[in-house]
Amino acid sequence: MIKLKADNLEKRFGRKTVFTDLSFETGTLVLGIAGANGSGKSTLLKCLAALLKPTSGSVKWTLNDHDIKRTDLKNYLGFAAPYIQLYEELTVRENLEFIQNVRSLSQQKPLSDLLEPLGAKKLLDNHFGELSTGQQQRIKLAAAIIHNPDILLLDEPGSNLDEAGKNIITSLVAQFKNSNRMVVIASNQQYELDHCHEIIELKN
Ligand SMILES: Nc1ncnc2c1ncn2[C@@H]1O[C@H](COP(=O)(O)OP(=O)(O)OP(=O)(O)O)[C@@H](O)[C@H]1O
Repeated sequence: MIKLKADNLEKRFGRKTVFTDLSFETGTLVLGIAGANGSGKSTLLKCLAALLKPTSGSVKWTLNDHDIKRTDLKNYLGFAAPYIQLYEELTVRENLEFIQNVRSLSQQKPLSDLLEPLGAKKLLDNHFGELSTGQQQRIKLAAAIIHNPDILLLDEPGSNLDEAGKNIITSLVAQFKNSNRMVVIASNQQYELDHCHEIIELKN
């Protein structure tokens, strides 16, 4: 079971304080981070993913009561967000093979099996840069779950997705929940937050 504990988190950029005194502890399977534009949702997600260091305070992830070390977190966590980019000049296949190699995935799932449920199998040989925003988003989701993570962080997962794409997010969230893995969704869209069992609301 995955648990997350944030203790007195503060993040400042220069003189701007994004959040301060933020503490929560949860083992919920679908956690929401809500708040208006600029309230710090993406900043908090990046702190949870150890992509940003908090100014003070700490983030602790545990799996079955064992701490996950900051340096190991990338093996347990997948992250899909508008600001996480893939190589535009490479095909989808080349991008995903690159990630498989960097992650030293020994048992490589065929890429078509990974893309099929995301409705993106036919895009394998397209250059990433020539895809639409919604198609790119599906490939970014594939890249986030390629190593079968225990934790999935999603920043505004439904933006740019059509109805079929939104249904894919719904089934992905259900798949994680049903296998006792955790999803964290940052959004200001109610229909995305409807998936969540617990919500952390950030204030401007
Ligand atoms: N690298 C950075 N340097 C300086 N300020 C930053 C940086 N990243 C974020 N900020 C500021 O931190 C605040 C929170 O930004 P953040 O992107 O986390 O908000 P958000 O809630 O995700 O917004 P949105 O709903 O618009 O995506 C904003 O005022 C933003 O300008």
